[in-house]
Amino acid sequence: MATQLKNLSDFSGTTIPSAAPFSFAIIAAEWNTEVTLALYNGAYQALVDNGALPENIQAHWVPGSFELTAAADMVLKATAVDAVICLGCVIQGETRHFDFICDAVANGLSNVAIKYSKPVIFGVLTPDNQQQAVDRAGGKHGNKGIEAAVTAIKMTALAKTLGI
Ligand SMILES: Nc1c(NC[C@H](O)[C@H](O)[C@H](O)CO)[nH]c(=O)[nH]c1=O
Ligand SMILES: CC(=O)[C@@H](O)COP(=O)(O)O
Repeated sequence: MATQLKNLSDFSGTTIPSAAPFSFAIIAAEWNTEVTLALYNGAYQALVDNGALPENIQAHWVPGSFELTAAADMVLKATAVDAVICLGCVIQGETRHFDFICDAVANGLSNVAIKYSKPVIFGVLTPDNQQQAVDRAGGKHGNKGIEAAVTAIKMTALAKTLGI
């Protein structure tokens, strides 16, 4: 398994641009709040640890991961943020609802990023069970929120280099 015995949030030895010039929106889903709050805290702290100014980080909470796409579109339409970090946790249930949510969010966020030519980061856990979620929200496999924040910084730096 790709993540076996790996902390996917270990960026030691890598170069991360300063986030000081950039502005961010973090949008998190309320479903599985104990997980998504850990993702949010990881993302926020990773932004600040890499130089982002607290006043340049806005936060929004939506009911569920399915709403992340619409919220990202609203934020980019209404504000001038450089990047949007979307955080959620969709845990497999008894039906195919999981599949529809995950597919809709993954495809939807990609479309919003292309629509606005802005980084829209997919920081949504899609685990089979609660333990897999906890392991990726500050557990043995790291924190997907940290990974999402670092990705937002790197993609924003790319956009600025390209003059976007
Ligand atoms: N089961 C999970 C959901 N379901 C709710 C949807 O995201 C959405 O809010 C609803 O279908 C109304 O549009 N959301 C999660 O984020 N995680 C889940 O495990
Ligand atoms: C993953 C979900 O959408 C959650 O509502 C559980 O779904 P299910 O009704 O398939 O157990």
